[in-house]
Amino acid sequence: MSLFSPMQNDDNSLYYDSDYADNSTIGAPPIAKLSYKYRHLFAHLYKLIYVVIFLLGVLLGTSLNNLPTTNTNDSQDNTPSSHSQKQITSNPPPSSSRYDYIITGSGPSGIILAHYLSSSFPQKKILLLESGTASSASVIPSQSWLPNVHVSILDVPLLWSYVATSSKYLWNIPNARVGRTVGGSGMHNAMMYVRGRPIDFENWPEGWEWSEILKTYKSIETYVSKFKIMDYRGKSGPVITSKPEIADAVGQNWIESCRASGIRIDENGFNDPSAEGRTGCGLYDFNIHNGTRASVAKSFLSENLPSNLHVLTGSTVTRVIFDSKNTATAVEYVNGGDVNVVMLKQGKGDGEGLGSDFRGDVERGVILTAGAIMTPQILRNSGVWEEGDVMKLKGVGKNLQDHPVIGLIYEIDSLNEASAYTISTQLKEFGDMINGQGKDVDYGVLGGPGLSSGGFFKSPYAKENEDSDVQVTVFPRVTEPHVTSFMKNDTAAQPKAKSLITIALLRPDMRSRVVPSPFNSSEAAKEFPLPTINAGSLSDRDVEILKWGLEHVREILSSPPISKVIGNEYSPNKHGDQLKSWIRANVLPNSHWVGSTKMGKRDAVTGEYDDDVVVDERLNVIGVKGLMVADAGIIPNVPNGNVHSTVCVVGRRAGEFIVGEGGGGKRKSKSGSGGRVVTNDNNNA
Ligand SMILES: Cc1cc2nc3c(=O)[nH]c(=O)nc-3n(C[C@H](O)[C@H](O)[C@H](O)COP(=O)(O)OP(=O)(O)OC[C@H]3O[C@@H](n4cnc5c(N)ncnc54)[C@H](O)[C@@H]3O)c2cc1C
Repeated sequence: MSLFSPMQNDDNSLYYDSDYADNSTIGAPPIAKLSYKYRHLFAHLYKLIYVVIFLLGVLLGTSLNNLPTTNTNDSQDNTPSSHSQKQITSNPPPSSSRYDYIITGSGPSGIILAHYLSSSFPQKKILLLESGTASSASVIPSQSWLPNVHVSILDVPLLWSYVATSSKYLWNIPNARVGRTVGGSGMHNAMMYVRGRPIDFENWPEGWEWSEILKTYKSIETYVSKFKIMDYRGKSGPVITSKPEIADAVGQNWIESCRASGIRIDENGFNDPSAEGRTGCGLYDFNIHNGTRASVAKSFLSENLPSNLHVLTGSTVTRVIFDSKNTATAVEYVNGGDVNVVMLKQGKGDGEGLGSDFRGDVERGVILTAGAIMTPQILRNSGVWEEGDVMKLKGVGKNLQDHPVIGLIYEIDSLNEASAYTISTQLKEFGDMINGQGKDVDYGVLGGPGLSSGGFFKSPYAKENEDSDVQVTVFPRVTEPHVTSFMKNDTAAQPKAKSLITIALLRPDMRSRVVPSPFNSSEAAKEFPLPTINAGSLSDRDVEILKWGLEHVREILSSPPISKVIGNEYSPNKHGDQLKSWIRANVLPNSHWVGSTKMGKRDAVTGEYDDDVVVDERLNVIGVKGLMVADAGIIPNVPNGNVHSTVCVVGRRAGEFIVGEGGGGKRKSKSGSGGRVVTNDNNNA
C-alpha cells in the first residue's frame, strides 16, 4: 500500500451522518462542569432563549437569515450583504477596476495578509480572490448562534472531521483535504494551536529570526485563560486561543498514566518556548472560543472589515499575467464560467519599484496564497516552473513536507454505552459527547473539537538539540479523518468502542512533491487543472522513529489508570519487523503541507539560490517582478507541531515586508532579475 492509497476513493457517505450536521443543538455556551442531567437542561434552556431571540429578530425585520445575498451565480454561496459584508461578494468588479494588490486564496495566510495590507494602506485597493464560497457563519458571528437558520457545519468544532470528508468545501485533489472556502483549511482543521519551536527557524533567512517569529505569534493571538497568562502569550491579537477546561475521559486517563510513568505533564498547551516546553503529555491549545471555531476568517473578516478590501468569492485564479519585462500586471480568474482579468494599477513605470527588491516601496503586486498544494499549480499556469517560459524555477512543487502519521487503535473496555459498535455508532456517541450528552466525557456543549490531549516525545533518533521528534494525539473515538479510512471497510458491528492514538513524525526525512498539471489557457473557463501529489518514501530512520513512538505509547498505555479503561489493541497489533512493514504500508498524510514553494537565501559563496528555492527571504518569486508567495508553501522545513499558527505568521510577515516594517531595512536591487544582487542599505530592525 502506498503512503496515500488508504485515502483514495473514500466513500464519504460512510462517515457522514446527517444527524451530526443537525445544528439545532449548537449555539449553547460551554457548561462543561455541570452534570449530565443539568447540561441537558441548560442546553434546552439556551436553545429556547435563542429561539425567542431569533423570533424577535424576525419580527423586527432584522433577522440575519432574511438578509438578501449578493450572490448571483452560486446557489451555495451564503455570502451576506449587510454592512461591511458587501465587500465579500461573488460579483466580479467592473473590468475597469484596478487594484494595488491582488491576493489569490483566502486561507489563513491570505486573509491575514489582505487584512494587514488594507489596514496599513487605507488609500490602496486590495482584492482577495477565493475560489470557494463564503460560509455565512464564518463572516457573521452572531448567525452561528441562532438555531434553525442555515449555519455552516464548518463552524461547529465537533464536526471538523465530517467536513474533512465532505467534498462540498474541499478541492477534489486525491489524498489532500484542502479547504475551498473563505478561510481555507482553517475552516475545517482540528483547530489545534501549536506554535513552532525556536530551533525550527534556526536556518531560516534574515528577517525570520525566532525573536521576530515570537513577536508575530503574540501579535496575532489572544490567549484566553483563567490561569496566569505567560509573557510569551498574545493578549490582544484577533485569533483566539484557549485550552479545554477539562479533558475527555480517555484523555484524562492518558495524562494520568503519563504522570504515573514519570513523564512531565505540560500545563501550557505545549506552547512554552523554553527548553522543556515541547516535551511530555498534556492538554493541547485550540482555536476555540466559547465553544465555537475561532477561525482566522471569522476573526478578521466578520466585522470592521477595512473598506478598501474586496473579497471576491467563487473566483478561481487561473494564472498571473506578466508584461514583457516579467512584471506581474494582472490576474486571470474564472467566475461563473466566465474568464475575467483583473489588473493591477499602473506603477511609475514598467516594472519600476517592483520585484525581488520590493519592500516598503512597493506600489502594487500579486501575492499568491492558495496554499502549499494549489499555489504551485497557479505558478505553472503562469509560466513559472521548471519548464516555464516566463521563468524556469526547478523548485516549484518540490520539497513538499508534512508530518506523516500512523494510528494505534485500542478497544475501550469500561466506557461502552452501546451493545454493538459500527462506525456510525461511534460517530454518534462521539457527537453526543461533544454536545454534552455523553456520559463519559465532560467537554460541555461544544467545548472542544473531540480531542483534548496528547504528547511530545524525543526518540533516541532525535538530534541532540531537538526537543521532540514525535507528536502523539489522543482521540476518544476513531474519528480522525485520515485514519477513519483504515476502518472504512469495517462496517460490521463491533462489540466494543475504540479509541485512536495518532503518532506523527515531526522532523521527517521524507520529501514529497506537488506535480502541477499542464494548463491550457483556452480551456481555462472549463476546468482548472488540479495538481497531483507524489508521495515520497519514509526513510529507514523515519520508520524507526514511528516504531519507537508507537512502542512508547504502548508502554504508557500499560500503566494505570488508562490500562484499566482500554482493552485489546485492535490495530496494528504487530511487532518487530512486521510492525516496520506495517508502518511503511499504512503511514498517512497529516494535512500539514508546507515547503512546495520553499523560501531560501543566496549561497554565501556562489551568490546563487539552491535549485529547490522558489522565493527569496522577502517572499518574492525569484526571477520575476511584482509576484510574491505568502502561504504554507514557503515554509522551508516543517515546524515541530501543527502548522496553522506558523502559516498565520507567514501571512503577517508578508504584510510587514510589503508595508516596510519587516526588519532588516529597505533593499535595493542592483540588477534585473534572476541573478540580481540585493543589498541592505538600512538596518532598522
Ligand atoms: C483536515 C485538516 C486538519 C488540520 N488540522 C490542523 C490543526 O488542528 N492545527 C493546525 O495547526 N493545522 C491544521 N491543519 C493545517 C492548516 O489548516 C493549514 O496549514 C492551513 O490552513 C494552511 O493555510 P494556507 O493559507 O497556506 O492555505 P489554505 O488553508 O489551503 O487556503 C488556501 C485558500 O486558497 C484557495 N485557493 C486555492 N486555489 C485557488 C485558486 N486557483 N483560485 C482562488 N482561490 C484558490 C482555497 O480555496 C483556500 O481557501 C489541518 C489541515 C487539514 C486539511
